Amino acid sequence: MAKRRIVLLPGDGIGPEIMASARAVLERLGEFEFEEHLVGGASIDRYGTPLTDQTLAACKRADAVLLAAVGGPKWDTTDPQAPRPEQGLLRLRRELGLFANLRPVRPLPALLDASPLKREVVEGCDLLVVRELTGGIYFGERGREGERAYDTCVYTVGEIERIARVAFRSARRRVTSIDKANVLETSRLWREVVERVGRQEFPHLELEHMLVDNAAMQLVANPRQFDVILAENMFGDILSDEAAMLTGSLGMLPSASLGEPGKPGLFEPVHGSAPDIAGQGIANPLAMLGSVVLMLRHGLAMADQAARLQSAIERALEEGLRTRDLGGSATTEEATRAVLAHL
Ligand SMILES: NC(=O)C1=CN([C@@H]2O[C@H](COP(=O)(O)OP(=O)(O)OC[C@H]3O[C@@H](n4cnc5c(N)ncnc54)[C@H](O)[C@@H]3O)[C@@H](O)[C@H]2O)C=CC1
Ligand SMILES: CC(C)CC(=O)C(=O)O
Ligand SMILES: [Mg+2]
Repeated sequence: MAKRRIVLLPGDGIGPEIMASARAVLERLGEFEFEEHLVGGASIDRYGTPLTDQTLAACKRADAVLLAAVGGPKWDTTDPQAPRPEQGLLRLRRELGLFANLRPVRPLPALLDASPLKREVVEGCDLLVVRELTGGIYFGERGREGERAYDTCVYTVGEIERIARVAFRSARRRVTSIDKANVLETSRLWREVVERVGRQEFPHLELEHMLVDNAAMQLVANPRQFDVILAENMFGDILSDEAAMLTGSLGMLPSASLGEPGKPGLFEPVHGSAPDIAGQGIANPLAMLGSVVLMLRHGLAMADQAARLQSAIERALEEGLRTRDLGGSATTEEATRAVLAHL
């Protein structure tokens, strides 16, 4: 079989540190063809833009794309004309048609005491956030007019239908659809469409609607009630960082961003570039390695290698591996070696 072609986008901050970890485990797991490109702030510094057309074309040709994180204070600006690292990521998601962002939240037995929540609250929790990724307020028209600034949130029926189907197909028993339908018109359309898709196409599954402010509270009070959480772009972004703490740290949560079948997926940790710890070699690489697991399973159809890596991560944690965010002192390199030791 031809070698799978993976585009690696390390990005900024801790990105290159955790990407080195991902590359080391991939090199142990099989033979891949890697192509590495700049994205985000690193690409702005070199090319003046956060995503070049060449990098985008390489991603479109790839079997899968692995991204670490972009952004950082160096590129923070209030100038609306200046290029921003995050624009590169948003354009990549849009151009690859990656409308479905899957964020599994499954606290591992070894880490039940690492969460700030009580063990009895997180134990047995196994939920999936299905976040719409190419619509909503992150992609609407925005601008400034004198003393005013605006961001617009737009959703179409088609966008809601396709992400709702992803959520229902992923559910074992229940979909909890998140919105703010007591205030927002986009949320009322969201609720109406999700309700119809659920009733007509998935009548065997339970569907529940929950307002986003209540959902934020329920996630820490009783997270076991959730199976699949379906949310639009911004609500899903915010709720999934909160949900990460069920697993012990934001540094644990992986994600898969998927589009139409046959097109390359983008696999990326949920967290950002963590500028506060960048360059210190102490970032937790496990969200990145978890994203490699998702890439092997969903992007490259390499289920055996995915299972081997997941099991190596779990065994390393059972043997006591803890980076600083998990209350330990292991460095990124030590964490990588601990996982490699079980591969
Ligand atoms: N997908 C992406 O590329 C994302 C990029 N960002 C960008 O990242 C930059 C920093 O954003 P923040 O709000 O600080 O969010 P962040 O997710 O980078 O960091 C939040 C907190 O979590 C910690 N953290 C995150 N990942 C960690 C890891 N692997 N190991 C240990 N600790 C970890 C950080 O040290 C920090 O204290 C911004 O420029 C933001 O726009 C933010 C989120 C996602
Ligand atoms: C550019 C942002 C939307 C990145 C982010 O926070 C995310 O996707 O979780
Ligand atoms: Mg986020």
